[in-house]
Amino acid sequence: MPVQGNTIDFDLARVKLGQTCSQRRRNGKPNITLQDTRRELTQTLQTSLELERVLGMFYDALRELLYIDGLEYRHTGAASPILHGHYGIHRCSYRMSHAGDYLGELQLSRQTRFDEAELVSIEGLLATLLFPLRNALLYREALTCALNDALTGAGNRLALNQNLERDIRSSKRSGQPLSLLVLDVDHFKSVNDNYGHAYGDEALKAVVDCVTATLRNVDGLYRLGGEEFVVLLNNTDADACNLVAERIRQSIEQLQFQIDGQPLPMTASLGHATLRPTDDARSLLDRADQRMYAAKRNGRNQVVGEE
Ligand SMILES: Nc1nc2c(ncn2[C@@H]2O[C@H](COP(=O)(O)OP(=O)(O)OP(=O)(O)O)[C@@H](O)[C@H]2O)c(=O)[nH]1
Repeated sequence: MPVQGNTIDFDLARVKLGQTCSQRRRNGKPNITLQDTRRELTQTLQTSLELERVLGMFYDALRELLYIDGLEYRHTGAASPILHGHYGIHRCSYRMSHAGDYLGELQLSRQTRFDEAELVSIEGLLATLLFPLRNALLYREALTCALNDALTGAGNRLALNQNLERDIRSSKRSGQPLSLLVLDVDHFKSVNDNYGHAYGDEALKAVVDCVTATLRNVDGLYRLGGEEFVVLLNNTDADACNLVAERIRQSIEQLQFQIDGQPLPMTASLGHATLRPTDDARSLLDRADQRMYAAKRNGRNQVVGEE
């Protein structure tokens, strides 16, 4: 697939404010110049900090100026690329950076080759994207830090509070079931005591990876603190929640976590509860928590749920 590769360092870009490159709109509307588009876009891009929205506005403006079929944005920190439009045969790509900071990779594509004048226009417009893109990336990073546990990457207590309140409202409105499970790693103190805190941290990360692998993308995993976690399961009744809890219990039991090549068996105790009409976040969490403690009392490595 033909790709015209470019690296754009915004400090060095060949962008000149007085550029006169003008293109005709594809749909027969009057001529629009690069300067017009830059002026409008500079204002429009300031209206959002959402990465996807910023890129969408940039894509729309670019399409006013040039024929483009699709825009794809990738960043090493994001799991999946952002796509506006669709892919074409010919692509031109930009690796973007500013003052040494990596800002991601942008690829534009269409069915015909890009000529030199068009590439200059694209670069001219890319300059307007610099600060909005950098701000959107910083905003995303700040949100991630505010809502995720730094050690394991699971959601933190603040994220759980926010999402649990939202999911309870939505479940009560829609009538769809909502279940929640509390998971506590068994005898975790002995991991720290026998192998040290650093290995304990690795063991916690391994548990989180293991639980994440058994969940659907829509399910949320949160760290309540220490070695205690919560899984929020939307559209899930008590029977389905019990199946999920049992699957998690088994996968932790089979984890085969190793310390210095030596296997370290791990297990967890789980309690779950399903939303009742009279429940609020506190009572739902408390019920699941009490059942988790019942699982501990019953001998650990087991699930206790609705009667
Ligand atoms: N490595 C590590 N340990 C932690 C972290 N947070 C809490 N802990 C440890 O987790 C252990 C929890 O111990 P306990 O609450 O006594 O429970 P337990 O040993 O898991 O025993 P049961 O829950 O009764 O099965 C303590 O030793 C805490 O120091 C952490 O972020 N990293």
